[in-house]
Formats: sequence, structure tokens, C-alpha cells
Amino acid sequence: MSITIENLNKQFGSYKALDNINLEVNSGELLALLGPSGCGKTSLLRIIGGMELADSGKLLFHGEDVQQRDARERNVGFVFQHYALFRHMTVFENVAFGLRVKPKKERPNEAEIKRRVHELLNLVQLDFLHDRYPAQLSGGQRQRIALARALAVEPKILLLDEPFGALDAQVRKELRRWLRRLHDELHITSIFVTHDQEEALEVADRVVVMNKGRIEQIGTPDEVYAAPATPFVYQFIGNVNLFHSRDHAPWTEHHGEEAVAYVRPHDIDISATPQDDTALPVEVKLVRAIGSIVRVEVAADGSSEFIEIELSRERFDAAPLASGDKVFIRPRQFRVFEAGAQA
Ligand SMILES: Nc1ncnc2c1ncn2[C@@H]1O[C@H](COP(=O)(O)OP(=O)(O)OP(=O)(O)O)[C@@H](O)[C@H]1O
Repeated sequence: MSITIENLNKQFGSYKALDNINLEVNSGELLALLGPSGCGKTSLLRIIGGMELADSGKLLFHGEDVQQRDARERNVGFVFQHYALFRHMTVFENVAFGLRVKPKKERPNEAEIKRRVHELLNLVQLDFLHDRYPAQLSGGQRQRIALARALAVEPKILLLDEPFGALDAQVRKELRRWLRRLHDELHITSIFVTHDQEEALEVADRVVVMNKGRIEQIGTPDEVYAAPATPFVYQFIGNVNLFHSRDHAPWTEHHGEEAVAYVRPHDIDISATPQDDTALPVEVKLVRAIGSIVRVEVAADGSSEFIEIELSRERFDAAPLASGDKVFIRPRQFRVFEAGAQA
């Protein structure tokens, strides 16, 4: 089921939570809505799910306008950050719930419910917990059950709002991979809200980066990381160094007085001698090895701003550096944004 959103707006009082959103979600894709707190991700998800109404704009499911349909009629499954499992029901009954409350003529018989629930519990690899209560599960297990419950009614669209937000880092990581594999099996059109860039890049087919109610960029994880469209995306996804033209960064030449060059830490070369006449003389301030990379912080003469550089361990070992070394740096890749474009 594809989703089309055209010129969608939503205002809360005088605050514009969604500002002219245009978005096409392809059938069967897993899309991440990524952005800082308050950028409008949840509002957009709630409008798609029918829990909130847009002020203006279009919302189509497979070409059909669904704005007049209530949440139930939209055939959408939800998973939220705070597991909304029923505490007094077993895992089995939680997953069966959506089937049992269907109108009589659509409701499967008891044998069919049993078959479907066990099939779903197997899918999320937790059938062995079917007679437990939510309080007897770990947070990660609860979220997998919440997903099984959302899938029970065979939704055409799955909406996940920070589903792993309340879990610790290790469990989060495992569940992300698990969700990706599950999606590859089921291919339900899914929208996943997160403020965690690593999560979005790892899980999604495409990422929608949002800021202040607007879409800054839509692209594959590779595109948004390697070719950020705006200063905001550069800074929100991954680390970046800013070189201001007023500080005489040679790479901003031919741009205005207020131009800024954006450079990723791993896109900077370090050398004992100037690489060419655009090389910047700097002093090494700090060297720190972190796993397979070495982080080197340098500063230009008379500047208190540190420039962060990442080298592979091999590269560092071939030409080791120490604090106090005078070296030259030059970006291999960068992008200049003009005055007024900054985030
Ligand atoms: N019902 C509401 N009434 C008034 N303001 C609201 C309402 N819902 C959301 N907002 C405001 O709209 C803006 C967008 O909120 P939204 O929840 O969509 O952001 P978000 O990106 O999901 O943030 P978070 O990650 O913190 O949940 C926020 O400034 C929020 O305070």
C-alpha cells in the first residue's frame, strides 16, 4: 500500500507543527522519519494513522483519499514507545485481542484465532512465552509482542513511534536488526519514527530528515549521510567541521564573506608538509584511539576552535602523531553553503 502526502499542514495554536509536507511512501518500503524532538514526526504519524486531522493538504492510501476515514477503517497497525500491552491479559490474549474485537462476520473462529496467534508469536520468535503476563517479560520482549499484536489484524500499513526508545542500547541494537529482517519477510509499508540517526540509517530503506515542521531531505541512508542537502542535515547526521570564510579557510574562496565549508572528520587529510597551497597549518591538540579509528583534534594558529579528524588505525600507524605536532590539513571532500543557509 503506497502513501501520498501533498501540501500537508498542521498548526497547534500559533505553532506550525507541519509546514507544507510532501512525501511519497512506496508500497512495501520501510521509511524512517528522523529529526530532533518537536520537529513534527509524531504529528505526521498520527495524521497518517487517523488519530489527528491535518488542517489542509492531501493524504492518499494507494491513490485513495482517506482523510474522512477514521483510524479503524484505515487498516493501520501501531506500535508505540511505551508498550501498550494489556497487563491483565496473557501474551496470547494480547495478540488475539484485535481478532476478538472484530465485527462478528469478520471474526475468525476460535481454532483460526489460535492458529493465527501462534503463527505470529513464532514470527516474533516468542511463542514459548504465550502464557506469560506482560509484567513477566523484558522490555524488548514486550515490544516484540506489541508488534505481533499490531500485525494480528493484517494491517496494510505499520506505524512505529520510537518503538525501541525506552530500551537500553544493546537491546535496541538487536531489535533494530530483528525489525529489519522481519520487514524483509513481510514487506508491509512501514513508517518508523526516531530521533536516533544511527537507528534510522541502519533500519530504513529511505530516511526523511525533518526539522521545525519541514522536510529537509528525503533519501537513502547513504544519500543523506554522504550528500546532505542542507547544513541542518550535515549537522544532524554524523559529525561535521565548519570552516568559516571570515577565518580565511581557503576552501570557501569565491564564496561570500559569510560562506561556510562543511567537512566530515574522515574527509580530512593530514600531512607533515603542505599538500598544496590550500593546506591549512595546524597544531595537534589531542590524539585518541577509539577501536579501529583514531580521533585527532587540531587547531589553527591563534584559533581556539578544535577541528576533528578521524583516521583509520592503519593510516595513523603509518604516520603517527602526537600532541604538539605542527602539521597541515586539507579536506578531500567538502561542501560550501552560502550565508543564510546555516541551520
Ligand atoms: N496536541 C497538541 N497540542 C499542542 N501542541 C502540540 C500538540 N501535539 C504536538 N504539539 C506540538 O507540535 C510540535 C511537534 O510535535 P511532535 O510530537 O509531532 O514532534 P516530534 O518530532 O514527534 O517530537 P518528539 O520526538 O519529542 O516526540 C511540538 O512543538 C509539540 O509541542
